[in-house]
Amino acid sequence: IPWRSRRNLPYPPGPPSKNYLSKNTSDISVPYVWCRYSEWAKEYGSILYLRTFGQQIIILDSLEDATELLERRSKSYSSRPIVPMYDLMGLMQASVSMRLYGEEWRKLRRIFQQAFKSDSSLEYRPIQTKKMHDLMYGLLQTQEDLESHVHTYAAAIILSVIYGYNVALNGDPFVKLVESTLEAFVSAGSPQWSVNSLPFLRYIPSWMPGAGFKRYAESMRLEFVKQREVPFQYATTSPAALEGAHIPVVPKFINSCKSDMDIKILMEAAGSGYGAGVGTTASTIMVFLVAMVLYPDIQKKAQEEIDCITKGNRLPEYSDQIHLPYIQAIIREVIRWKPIVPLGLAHANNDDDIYKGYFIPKGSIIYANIWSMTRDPVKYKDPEAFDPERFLTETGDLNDDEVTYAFGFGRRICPGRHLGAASVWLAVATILASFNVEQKKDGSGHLIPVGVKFTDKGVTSSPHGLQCSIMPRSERAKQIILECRGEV
Ligand code: HEM
Repeated sequence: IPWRSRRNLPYPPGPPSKNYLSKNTSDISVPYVWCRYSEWAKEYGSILYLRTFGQQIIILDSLEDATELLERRSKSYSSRPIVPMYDLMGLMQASVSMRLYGEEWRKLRRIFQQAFKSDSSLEYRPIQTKKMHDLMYGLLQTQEDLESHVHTYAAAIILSVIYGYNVALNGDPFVKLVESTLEAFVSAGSPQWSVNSLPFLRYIPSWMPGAGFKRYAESMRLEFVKQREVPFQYATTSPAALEGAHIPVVPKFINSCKSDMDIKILMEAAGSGYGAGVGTTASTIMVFLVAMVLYPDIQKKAQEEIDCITKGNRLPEYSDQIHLPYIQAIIREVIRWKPIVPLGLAHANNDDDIYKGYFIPKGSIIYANIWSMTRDPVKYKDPEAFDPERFLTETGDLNDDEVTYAFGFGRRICPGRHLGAASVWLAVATILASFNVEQKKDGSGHLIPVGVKFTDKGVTSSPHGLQCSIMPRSERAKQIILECRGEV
């Protein structure tokens, strides 16, 4: 944009910097920062501009603005900001979700697109079903550590689909390997790391006092390399991966690799699936469990819908999906009620732009405040309440609101959403068919507090510490699970 035409155009409004710059750094890492952004949007307008040391942040509070900039103008708005901590960990050149917009990202995205587009994702349903049976069996064995059961389910699907690897139900070495980096992956983008707000800090030598972040980043960089290489090696050499009924993503795509660079890209695409796909799927299922404990009437209604179809004699299957609108409405409400990536992933724009009379400088860090969109009072009455009915028409059919915006925008929209949504659907329908999820009682029959906390580490917000009882609905329900596993 020529200097002349942007002259006199203001930046979008925003709070004075003293409201968000703390004493030492440009720290805007207040808890649940998306709520703060949302309050500011009410005060200053739906496009917010925050200026911190050397960084300009734009926050889009409404779906309309996010759709216009991140989708319709996505040619300019599809890059990612350079986050020093990710860069030091080597992730800016090793993870689809961090890559800057460009040729490498396009190649990576193409692999994802082919492997996980809507109809390709259908291929993975037998794997999802098998892993669901494992989850059900696990829940029959022990209700302790529910989070770990759910996490294993999500990890088992991704590792099998991508690498053809079958996880052990407890303490699997591959799961441990990839988990070792997950915390770093999720939190590296956070302003809790001073270097993210003061990028020049990255140049201080690692041995210096105060450079602990550099030593940490280096150790994580090596872990990330191992995490990509070890499962990849397995997928390309192990007979178990190469000779199963399903050909996993890595062996399937390796034949079209023509150079070492192509192999590196495939390894990166494969590795990105785990980091981006496991925690998100598992957290969504955990939010569903929280909702079921808090809203027993909704749970009962959902169970009745499923019983009508299965007659209590089998587990629900994917082919039942279209006959179960209430289950689908519950899932949409889970995604809306507690969006697990409340600010999405930051986009960055490669060009200056003008929007609604404001100047948007290139290189801005752009967040879509998904959390705020899920609280749109016009669309969602009483937004804090968990109410699946808001996604149903008067005749009980699903309406058009699929809450797709919770999966991001434009060219960067989550490429794993079909796989993720199918894993979540199966978990939700099967748990409802087989178990009652209720508030736990102590020895003397008193209700134990639900105890759940939503963390806000880095870019995700996920529920932890849920205390609940999850018991088979009947002897028959238990027997069906055992039959599916071939145990009876
Ligand atoms: C089920 C719950 C899931 C949710 C809520 C979710 C949400 C998101 C969001 C909000 C983004 C950012 C999009 C943007 O920048 O505008 C994203 C990106 C991404 N997701 Fe997901 N996701 C889920 C599951 C998955 C799964 C199962 C996979 C892998 C198979 C996956 C792989 C990715 C990748 C690779 C990216 C980065 C895309 C890019 O930068 O081009 N996600 N996801």
